[in-house]
Amino acid sequence: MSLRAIEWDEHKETLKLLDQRVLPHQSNWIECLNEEDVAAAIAAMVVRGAPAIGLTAAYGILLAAIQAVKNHEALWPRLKRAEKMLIAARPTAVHLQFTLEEMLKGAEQLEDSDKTISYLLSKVRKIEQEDSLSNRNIGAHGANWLQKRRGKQPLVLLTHCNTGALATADFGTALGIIRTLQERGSISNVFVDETRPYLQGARLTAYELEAENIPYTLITDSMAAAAMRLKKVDAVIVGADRIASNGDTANKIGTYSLAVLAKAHQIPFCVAAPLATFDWSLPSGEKIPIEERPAEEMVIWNKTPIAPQNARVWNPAFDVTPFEWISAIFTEEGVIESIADLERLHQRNTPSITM
Ligand SMILES: CSC[C@H]1O[C@H](OP(=O)(O)O)[C@H](O)[C@@H]1O
Repeated sequence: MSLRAIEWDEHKETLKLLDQRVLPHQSNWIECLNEEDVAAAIAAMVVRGAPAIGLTAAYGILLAAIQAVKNHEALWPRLKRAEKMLIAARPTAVHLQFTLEEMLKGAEQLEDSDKTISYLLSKVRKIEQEDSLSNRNIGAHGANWLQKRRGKQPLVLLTHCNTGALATADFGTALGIIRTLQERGSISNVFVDETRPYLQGARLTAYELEAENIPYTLITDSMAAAAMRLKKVDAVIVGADRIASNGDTANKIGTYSLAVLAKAHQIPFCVAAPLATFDWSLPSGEKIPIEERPAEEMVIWNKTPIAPQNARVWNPAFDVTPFEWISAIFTEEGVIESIADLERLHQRNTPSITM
């Protein structure tokens, strides 16, 4: 079982989150008592990673229901207020919206009772189990695709940000493929982009790979091109926060440049994402909301300013990679390599398996 960052305490009926802002050198857990605590933890990136914040928000709805029952409050209005608060915590990852919709589906008729609590808890558990299963299926489809194209030789991969157990219910998406290849003895090395400014790569991905003895080499984001040219990178593999219906993909800032670099070096650029990442309401990536984070997160490191105090800063947390730059999208139900695959997925909500 890989690392877990989200734990439900059944006795205290509280949510515990591993504070990812202080990993890898400190292992602090933060306890959430209500939906406000959960929204604040998501906004502050205590917990981060598209599927992980979706799951955490689902627990936020459960906590709101528990508080409503305890205080004999009207349940539905509290759940609707909680939904509004949680969806506003971070705008880009579509999982937040989908898990909240899932949690509130059918909840309007619920009376404020313990029965409601166990009903909502079973829903959260289902979201958690589905994410975990999806990640293992993504792992298999992605590993099969990469091995099919690169033969049985162990692979040299490059990844960006963190898409592992810390970003999901467990196991990970792009990192789930890396874990699957490791289980098959097919990883030679993983180049890990540090991923400025939040350093998800250096602090979180390196932490996960180190814990499981998966061979990796940490690089700065600006080294990715040289690594592709000089270090025989076989493929780039990243996660996703929101995918539009034409395949345009929003992911951590720096992803788009990796896609351009991969094309220039004739290296496959692959995205790993569960079906919950697809936002069919968007015809293309232009309309994906891109979160901008506080300037301090970019110009202050360890309480030390690394830029002039009045420096003007642009700090988008994500960028959008047009589908034309993407070789394959690995989902739990198969591989998407073309617009036709996307259209079939959209019609049937399951992609054509092109394995
Ligand atoms: C499993 S996908 C995780 C996805 O979320 C990350 O963003 P953040 O750390 O800001 O939540 C990054 O875009 C990853 O690809």
